[in-house]
Amino acid sequence: MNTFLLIRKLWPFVRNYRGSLILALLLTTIGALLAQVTPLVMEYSVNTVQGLLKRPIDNTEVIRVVGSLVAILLTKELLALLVQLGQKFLSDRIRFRMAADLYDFTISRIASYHLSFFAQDQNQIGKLEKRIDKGIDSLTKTVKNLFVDIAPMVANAAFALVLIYNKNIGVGIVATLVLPVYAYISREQTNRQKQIRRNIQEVRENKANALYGLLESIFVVKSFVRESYEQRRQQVLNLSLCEKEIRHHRTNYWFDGLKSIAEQVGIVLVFVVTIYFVLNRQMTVGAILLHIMLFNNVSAPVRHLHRIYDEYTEALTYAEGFFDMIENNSYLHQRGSLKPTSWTGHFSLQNVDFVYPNGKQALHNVTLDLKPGKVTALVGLSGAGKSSALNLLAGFYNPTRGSVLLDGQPLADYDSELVRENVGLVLQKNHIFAGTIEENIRYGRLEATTEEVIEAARQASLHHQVQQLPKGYQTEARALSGGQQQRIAIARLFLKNPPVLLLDEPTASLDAITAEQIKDSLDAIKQNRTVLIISHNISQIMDADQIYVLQEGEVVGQGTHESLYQSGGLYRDIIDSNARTLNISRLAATVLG
Ligand SMILES: Nc1ncnc2c1ncn2[C@@H]1O[C@H](COP(=O)(O)OP(=O)(O)OP(=O)(O)O)[C@@H](O)[C@H]1O
Repeated sequence: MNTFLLIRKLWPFVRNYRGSLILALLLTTIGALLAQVTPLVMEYSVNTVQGLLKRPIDNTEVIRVVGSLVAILLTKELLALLVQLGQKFLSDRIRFRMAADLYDFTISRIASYHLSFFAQDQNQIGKLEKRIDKGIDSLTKTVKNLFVDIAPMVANAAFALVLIYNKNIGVGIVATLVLPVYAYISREQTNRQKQIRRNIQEVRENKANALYGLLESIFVVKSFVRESYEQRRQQVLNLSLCEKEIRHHRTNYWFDGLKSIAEQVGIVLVFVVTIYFVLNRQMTVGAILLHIMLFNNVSAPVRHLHRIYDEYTEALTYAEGFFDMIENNSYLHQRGSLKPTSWTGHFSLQNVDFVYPNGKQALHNVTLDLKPGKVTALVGLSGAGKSSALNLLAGFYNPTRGSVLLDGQPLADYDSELVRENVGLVLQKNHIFAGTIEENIRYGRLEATTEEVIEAARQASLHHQVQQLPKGYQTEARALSGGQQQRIAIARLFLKNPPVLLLDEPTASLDAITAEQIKDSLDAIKQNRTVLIISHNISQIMDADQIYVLQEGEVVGQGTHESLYQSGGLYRDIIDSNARTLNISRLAATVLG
């Protein structure tokens, strides 16, 4: 990424703060002019004191001269302080407000991306978090550097140089000669650091991701007593980052040393040339002080310029990844224009192949129909592709080949939000947010009343247990058992009350009695809705209006429970195996007597 592109990309975020920027630039000019007052006053002081020394001391004149010099210096310092404060307030305002704007924009973009974006290796949660964090931080720093910091420095250096040239062209040329040397060293420094920086960024992202992974899996780590194994894995990343940071800093120290030498050479040259002119009586003694102080006004900003350039090149490195992330239109849900006021809810997959981003083909030429108002079941062994088919029907992924249709039109032609609003999902792993039970259930319909939340919990056979909790619905939802969390997800679905239900193992991790209660509630809600159910529980499969049998990503059977059983094959094997696992004959003897 180059500077022009970066400014173009940042401009929409900077534009809102144009007023503050203009004010900052105005203060900059005033600040740069004020910075030249001290050297001029010093020159005047030395020359005046020299003049006074040549005459008998007149106390009144001394007090008048010293008093007015002190007054000028104090007033200048006071004004400079006010200008600096103004610049700092403005720069903070621009920086933090812009960071908030960038953050808002990033969240709205990322949240709208297709699931396939998050399935990419480089977009694992920890890595994304680091990229967002570092990206926003370095970009806002850049804006501050570009628009707020650089300007005062350049202005200060420019005014100081103009003054030096005005006093004496020879001294001016000497002072200017140091600048290209300085710029060359800074450029070399940055070029050498570029690759190290990229590596550091990559290792930082990996480290953040690894830490995230460790904390997320701490229960498994502890149960397998893998603390030291995990510690070693973290250590490797940590050491690698550490080494790179040390190398980065060491290189910086060398270059900083070189620049310091260049600066000192500059001071000595200015000093020698000025002394030459003073001895030739072409300048007053005060000029020595004036030139050295003015040269300091030139070199000090240039010294900082490197820090800014350094931060700027770091920002360019992060900006690339950051803008790639937030401008990735290929992952945006294509919001189709179809917004029917009513639909029959006839979903289907037509000759669908589906390959995950990592290259794993989960579905081969799958054709299936979810008949409106009917219950369709998907059966198959673990890994057969059932959840993948559901993900395609929910529009979370796009098929690699073939089409997903709703009422005969490609699903992609519909307004995706409208589709998702009308589809209810209960997945194998239901996410429970940090928050209370009430908040988690209300997620199904944000405007629901407390009574409606309680009614949904009742339908999901959860209300009774919540009542027993000391804090009731205000209990932290993540503190509940797996089965209770599953019922929160089901209560959410009841609250949402959508016409299409996609259920992936809705009663997994529930005890038999609760599973039966939920099944009854689901049976009630299933009436006149389009339902797809995936389950290893045969009681939930047998009642389906139609059943599809999936094997290694292919449909190998279709029909009702009876017809599929009669035709044998995988379905029959699954049912027989279920019956044996349940020890049906003994169960029947015990239950039926
Ligand atoms: N996010 C993913 N990335 C890559 N491959 C995946 C992903 N999710 C699933 N797969 C693979 O796709 C295949 C089908 O998986 P899927 O989850 O659809 O099976 P399933 O029939 O639902 O299994 P189960 O009954 O165990 O839930 C499997 O081989 C699985 O490893």
